[in-house]
Amino acid sequence: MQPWSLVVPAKLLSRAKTRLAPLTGRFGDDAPARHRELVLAMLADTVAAALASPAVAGVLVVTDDPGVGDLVRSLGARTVPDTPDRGLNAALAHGAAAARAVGAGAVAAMSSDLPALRPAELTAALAGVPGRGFVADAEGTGTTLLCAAAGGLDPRFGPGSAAAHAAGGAVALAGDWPGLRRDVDTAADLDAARALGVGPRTTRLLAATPWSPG
Ligand SMILES: Nc1nc2c(ncn2[C@@H]2O[C@H](COP(=O)(O)OP(=O)(O)OP(=O)(O)O)[C@@H](O)[C@H]2O)c(=O)[nH]1
Ligand SMILES: C=C(OP(=O)(O)O)C(=O)O
Repeated sequence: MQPWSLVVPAKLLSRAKTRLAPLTGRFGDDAPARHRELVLAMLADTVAAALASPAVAGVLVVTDDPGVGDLVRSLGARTVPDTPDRGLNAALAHGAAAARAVGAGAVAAMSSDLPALRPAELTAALAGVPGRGFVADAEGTGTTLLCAAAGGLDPRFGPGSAAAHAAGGAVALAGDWPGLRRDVDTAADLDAARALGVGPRTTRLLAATPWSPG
């Protein structure tokens, strides 16, 4: 199987994952710190699971956040600066170009919020990419992984991105990959990820903190 370079986006933590605010906001003055810890733990489990896949040659995180950068580099990922204020798809295209500039052939963009990701799921998904492919999220409307074995990535993330990626010629990849499809945007998503089993950093954080809503 050809080695894949994975591009993972992570915006400034102070602006990231605002849909988790109903959960983290319950911590009052500690809310910003709790929010940051949760986003970082999920990102770390996602990046560590990706790096553990034998199909993955490297992970490149597109970020301007120093805390994110320190964490993912400690796990073995590389980082490149963001393209500020140009949005997610510009950041991903920038990351893909940076990966190709250092020799990457096959490039994929993956969500940063997949704490239940299993390395074997990613290995299986990447093995089946016909040219350009994508993995739809658990709801079927979004995208958690967009892959280009060669050529441009053409990222179209955002609301309705599964249909947008299909319209752009990427093939929907079929497989039983619940962790790969379970992105966490809300407290309910976090519960669903917990039911699948999250990685060690998210597990430790959830055990140490009363995160459950209500
Ligand atoms: N580098 C980079 N990452 C981004 C950018 N916009 C979104 N992301 C990341 O892309 C991932 C998916 O984005 P969303 O799920 O929409 O995340 P979000 O904007 O943090 O979440 P909400 O505020 O809840 O909408 C998250 O990891 C974000 O940090 C951007 O402009 N640059
Ligand atoms: C950006 C996307 O999703 P979310 O905002 O749910 O992470 C997407 O699915 O393209």
